[in-house]
Amino acid sequence: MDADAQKRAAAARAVEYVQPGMRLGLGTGSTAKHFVDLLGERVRAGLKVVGVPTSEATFAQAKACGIPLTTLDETPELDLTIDGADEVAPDFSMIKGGGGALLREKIVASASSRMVVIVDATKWVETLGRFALPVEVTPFGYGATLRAIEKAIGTVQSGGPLKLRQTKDGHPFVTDGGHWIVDAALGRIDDPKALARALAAVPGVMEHGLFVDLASVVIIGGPDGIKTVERPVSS
Ligand SMILES: O=C(CO)[C@H](O)[C@H](O)COP(=O)(O)O
Repeated sequence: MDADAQKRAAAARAVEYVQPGMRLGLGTGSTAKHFVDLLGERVRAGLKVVGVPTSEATFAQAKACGIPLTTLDETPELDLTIDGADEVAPDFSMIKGGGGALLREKIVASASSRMVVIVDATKWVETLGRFALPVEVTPFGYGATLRAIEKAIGTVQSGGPLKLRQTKDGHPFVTDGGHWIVDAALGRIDDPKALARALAAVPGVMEHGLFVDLASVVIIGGPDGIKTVERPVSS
């Protein structure tokens, strides 16, 4: 199985967590796209659910698939969110935001009773940080915010290059919320909770891609099949 087939297999397993009547958070990215696709098949076969998309891209896909949609204003509490991730560590801390949807993804996951994460085997890592950590910032005061992010990281661990995410034509990548993304190449993140706290305290940072204490189940699609890991009970 190639990586895409592994993602689809993980997404197919995640569909089994969906029960009739559920209010669902719908993730963003190539893995979540498989999930939305498969969920759409179930909906067209009669399954009754309602979904809150985490991005404009997922909104368009879910709508095209015929999945009934709502918002967190109409439906502030969700039963289950299914989303991908860029890295997941054994303590279930994660890096998200490779697709630039981290702010909406975190709001939607936080409004959900459960979050099921679907990944291919390359995303399951011993320590977070090989994937550059996305930090979403408001464009106003960008230079000052960048310095403050650097300092905040320095209070917790050694830093690394910070890079403004750009489109192919050299313009800043703009999120669905109208913000920019700084990718922090840290190499390793030994204390995700401490780093999350430090970054959240920086004015101008709208959200960061460290998701801690949110996922309850991780479904990993590997070359030899699917593995489901339940969140370890925290001490
Ligand atoms: O956080 C995300 C988007 O903001 C995605 O879930 C993450 O980037 C994984 O994407 P993919 O499934 O395409 O590998």
